[in-house]
Amino acid sequence: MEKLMEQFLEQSAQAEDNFYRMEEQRLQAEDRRREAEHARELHMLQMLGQMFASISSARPGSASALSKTTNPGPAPVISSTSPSHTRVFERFYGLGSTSHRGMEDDILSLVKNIVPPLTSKKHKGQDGRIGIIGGCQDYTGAPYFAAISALKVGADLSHVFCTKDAAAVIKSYSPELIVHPVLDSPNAVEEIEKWLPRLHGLVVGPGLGREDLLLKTAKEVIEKTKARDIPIVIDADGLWLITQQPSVIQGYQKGILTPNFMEFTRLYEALHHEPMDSSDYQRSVMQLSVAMGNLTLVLKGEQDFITDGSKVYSCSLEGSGRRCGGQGDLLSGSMGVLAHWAHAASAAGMIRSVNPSVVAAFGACSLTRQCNSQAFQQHGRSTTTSDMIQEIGSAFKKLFES
Ligand SMILES: NC(=O)C1=CN([C@@H]2O[C@H](COP(=O)(O)OP(=O)(O)OC[C@H]3O[C@@H](n4cnc5c(N)ncnc54)[C@H](OP(=O)(O)O)[C@@H]3O)[C@@H](O)[C@H]2O)[C@@H](O)CC1
Ligand SMILES: Nc1ncnc2c1ncn2[C@@H]1O[C@H](COP(=O)(O)OP(=O)(O)OP(=O)(O)O)[C@@H](O)[C@H]1O
Repeated sequence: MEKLMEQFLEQSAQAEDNFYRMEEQRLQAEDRRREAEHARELHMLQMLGQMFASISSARPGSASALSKTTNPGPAPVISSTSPSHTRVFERFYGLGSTSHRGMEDDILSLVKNIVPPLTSKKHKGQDGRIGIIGGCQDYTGAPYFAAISALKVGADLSHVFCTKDAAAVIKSYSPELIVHPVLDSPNAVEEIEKWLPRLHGLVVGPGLGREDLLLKTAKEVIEKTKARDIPIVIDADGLWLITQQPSVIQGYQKGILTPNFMEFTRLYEALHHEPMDSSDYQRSVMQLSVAMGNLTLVLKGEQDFITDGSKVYSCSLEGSGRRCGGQGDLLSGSMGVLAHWAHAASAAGMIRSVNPSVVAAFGACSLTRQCNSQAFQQHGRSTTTSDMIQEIGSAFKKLFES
């Protein structure tokens, strides 16, 4: 009787295993089917965009015609195959451009292009599953800000990979986040690697700290993520790691670095072995990007300078005078999602003449500044990053959906 019972339990465990395996296969097939469907939809939008673009290029006009003629329908595709469009972009986005307002408007219209439509045909996860590598005993706010911002921008799932002692604290801030207490475990890299096939974007650094062991794990995770061709945003202590070992990310075209002034100075001096020329930030940011293998860089400040080494774009949307800690985490979390959307749109041929990482970076900078401005209007001097996060929905709508 006991043996029969054992056999029965073994068989039912096996049947359960089979069921879950088949279910996993079914979900993966469904994922692939929906992704193909999504790519087809994007392709159709691209063809429509080309129709609109050719109508607008038939008219004598300015760069603004590129974005403004398309309002009634899908936004235009800016194609590198169209020399006149490329020339317009060269002129407006080139280093030393005088028409910043026009430039900002035009690149904002590219950001609008990459935002995936909200339709009832999608399932959970398709608009983005983002991972944050960060969160340790000292810093629990930073990874929370980055992860919740990713969700509020429109990712479907947001994972935080942090140390054991930070996990319960981060979970207690929000039931929306999936929190993995693995960053300081002996097999941290394997634990995180298990999730990589399911992630569309990775943000490394918010609240990571600077312990050697955690930085080593972050480095190995970056290597595994690059091998899977997933967009990576590196911020805060992730930049500390890059300053010590630039080759970890050098030349990775889906990588974006988001240094503040201090982080930028450290990185610049590590690569160029001389102090940077603080009278010309645009030149310095361009030089550093080239030295990093044309990696996309965002130098944050009164104006944000964004470059992939070919041109410098500046984002100077009005924010406020309030500089509370955590704004950079809102920026990097949002950028993780936008980078995924931009590279997906680029793969579908929807943006061609501007680097998708640059489009994503510009979108995230604009959004952060808009949130800062809106939160400041309500809270003034007492504005905090949590107040800014409350504004993400309406700021996003105002900038990218109107
Ligand atoms: N709630 C949380 O959990 C938060 C946690 N956070 C986490 O903290 C960790 C360490 O990050 P970090 O930014 O404090 O370190 P680091 O880059 O060494 O800066 C240190 C010094 O640099 C200077 N400095 C900074 N900016 C400058 C500028 N624009 N221009 C000029 N100088 C500038 C300034 O020097 P001071 O003015 O004090 O002389 C500053 O004291 C990291 O993991 C991050 O994610 C944050 O995200 C916030 C919310
Ligand atoms: N002087 C400024 N005026 C307007 N906006 C600014 C100014 N400085 C920074 N910002 C904006 O604030 C955001 C975060 O930049 P900041 O320099 O605060 O990053 P950080 O130091 O890395 O932040 P964190 O506190 O998260 O570590 C950027 O999007 C940038 O556009």
